[in-house]
Formats: sequence, C-alpha cells, structure tokens
Amino acid sequence: MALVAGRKTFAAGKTLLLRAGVWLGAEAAARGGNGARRFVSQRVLVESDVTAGIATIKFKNPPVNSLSLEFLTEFIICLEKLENDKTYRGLILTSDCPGIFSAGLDLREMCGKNLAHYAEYWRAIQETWLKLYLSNMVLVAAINGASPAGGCLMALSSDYRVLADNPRYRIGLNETLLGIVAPFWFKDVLVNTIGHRAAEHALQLGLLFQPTEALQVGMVDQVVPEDQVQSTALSVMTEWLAIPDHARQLTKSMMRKATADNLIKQREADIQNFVSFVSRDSIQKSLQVYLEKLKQKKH
Ligand SMILES: CCCCC/C=C\C/C=C\CCC/C=C/C(=O)SCCNC(=O)CCNC(=O)[C@H](O)C(C)(C)COP(=O)(O)OP(=O)(O)OC[C@H]1O[C@@H](n2cnc3c(N)ncnc32)[C@H](O)[C@@H]1OP(=O)(O)O
Repeated sequence: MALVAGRKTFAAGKTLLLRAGVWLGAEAAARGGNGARRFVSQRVLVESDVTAGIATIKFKNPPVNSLSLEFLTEFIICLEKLENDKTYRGLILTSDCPGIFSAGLDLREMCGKNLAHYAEYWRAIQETWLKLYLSNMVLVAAINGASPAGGCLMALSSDYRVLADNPRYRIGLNETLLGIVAPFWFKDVLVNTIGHRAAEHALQLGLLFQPTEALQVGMVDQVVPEDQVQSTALSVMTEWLAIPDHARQLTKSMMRKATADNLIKQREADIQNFVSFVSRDSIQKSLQVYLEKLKQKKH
C-alpha cells in the first residue's frame, strides 16, 4: 500500500491528504486544556494524553473490527502519525466495539477478488504488522473482546497484553479451522511468545484460548475483570515508561529485529505465496463456507 504523498478517498467521501505519513487533511482534532487530544477518523479513534505521552487507539470498525483494507489504511496512518510525533512514548491498543477486540483479517478481502487485490491486501497486512512489531513506543494491548487470528497477531505484537476475564473473549491463531495456514511470521511471533511446543500444538489445532488458558500458556500477561482492563493497561504503561526510552528501545529492537527481518527480506515472495494460496479454488471454497457458517449462526 502506498503511504506516500497522495490523496485517498474513503467510503464516507472523506478525503485525507497524506504527506510523508503526516495527516494534514479533514481530520477532526481537538485539544483540551488538560493536555488531552482526540483524533477521529472513520474506523480508528485516537485519544491521547499529551502530558503523560500516552495515546490510545480504539478500533472502531463495527460489527467485529475486521481488518479491512480501509481499516488498515487508516490504522497505519494513525500509527505513523503517533510514531513520528515524539510527544508519544506509549500506545494502548483497544476496541471501541463491545465484546470484540478484532475478528482478524477481513474474510471478504480474501474472497472473490482479483489477484491484484489480494496482493494489495497482503502488503497492507505486512505493513501493519511491521509497524506495530517494530514500534519505538511501548505498546500495551487492552484486549476487551474476542481476538482470533489477525486480532491475536495484533495483540501478540504489543509489548504487554491485558485480557478481560470473560470466557467469550477467546484468543489464538485459529487459521487451520478455516482451512488456511498461518503465515510463517504469524507463527514466529507466536513461538516467540509461548514457545515452540505450545505454538506447534496451538497452530495445528487452531486453538482459541479462554482467558485463564491464555494466561496459563503465556499468550497474555494478565487477566483482569472487564471493568479494569483500561486502568490496568494504563498502570502497566506507567511502569514501562519509567524505563529510559533509548535503553528500552534498543533492547526491544535487539529482541525483535531477527523476526521482522525474516519477513522484510522476503516480502515480495511472501505476497506471491499468499496470492497463489488464497486464489486456489479449494481455498476460496473453504473461506466461502466459513463465511456462510458465520452468517447462518444467527438464524
Ligand atoms: C504451504 C503453503 C502455505 C502458504 C501460506 C501463505 C499464506 C497464508 C495464507 C493465508 C493466511 C491468512 C491468515 C488469516 C488470518 C485471519 O485473521 S483470518 C480471519 C479469522 N477470523 C475468524 O475466524 C473470526 C470469525 N468471526 C467470529 O468468530 C465471530 O464473528 C466473532 C469475532 C467471535 C464475533 O462473534 P459475534 O459477535 O457473534 O458476531 P457474528 O459472528 O454474528 O459476526 C457479525 C458479522 O461479522 C461478520 N464477520 C465476522 N468475522 C469476520 C471476518 N473475519 N471477516 C469478515 N466478516 C466477518 C459475520 O459474517 C457477520 O456478518 P453478517 O452480519 O452476517 O453479514
């Protein structure tokens, strides 16, 4: 996806001017007297406390915060904007949709589209992950809902995960249940988090963990009552921000660089792999059946 100087029109007809990742256009931005700022885009809500140097991104792509191309585009712009603004040292990721953190990749982006679309979509997924995983900010995921597949990856790419204690809020890489395969870099992040054996088990079975299980396996760092997720994320953030930035950032980079480089050195091949995999008739069929099942669940 091109994040260069240019103009992008979103579904609501809102036009944004992007220049070197700086959002110049028709974005509502308000600054309160107490150092609080709020940026509103259609699918991503950014609240920030300038004095504390902490921003919160709330996913706002109802009904399930699926990672559509439009959502990813807005998300990357917001992330770049915060990353480039040295005011912000910490970022909390959470959801504005009750009960759902993120349903992961938008299955409609992977079904019935042309090859160029699949390639563009996958590039946006890669870009989002690289930006999250390599962020200089402290990232805390305040997981206030279900978090399968791509939603889980976003949480795993943070530095710390706080999950609401609700058995409906399951988290994991469930790709095999859809008849698809988690890419190697999803796998690498999971292995880095919960270890090789647990990851192998979880990936093959497509396990979605309930909060207590997720804590036990090490997929999240804390499970707290639902009404304490945000306050816990904030107090964890304060703890992490007490560490000098340069030392923490270099350490983070040292721990994560090899995993990120693994994708960076073969991004184009990874896109080609995705495109040829997802465009197979058998995979298209599996995805359509899965989407249909989701739709029929309600009836
Ligand atoms: C050897 C070769 C290897 C090559 C490998 C190369 C490349 C790798 C290839 C592919 C990798 C792809 C990686 C994929 C990652 C993903 O993230 S896939 C997405 C996985 N997500 C899910 O499985 C979640 C599915 N959704 C749910 O389980 C539930 O919807 C829920 C999130 C738990 C919420 O439940 P509930 O509140 O009950 O809401 P509904 O189920 O009723 O859903 C409401 C509407 O939203 C639609 N929807 C749900 N999820 C998605 C989604 N991910 N994308 C698009 N749309 C979604 C759902 O159909 C409902 O729609 P309608 O209202 O009926 O129209």
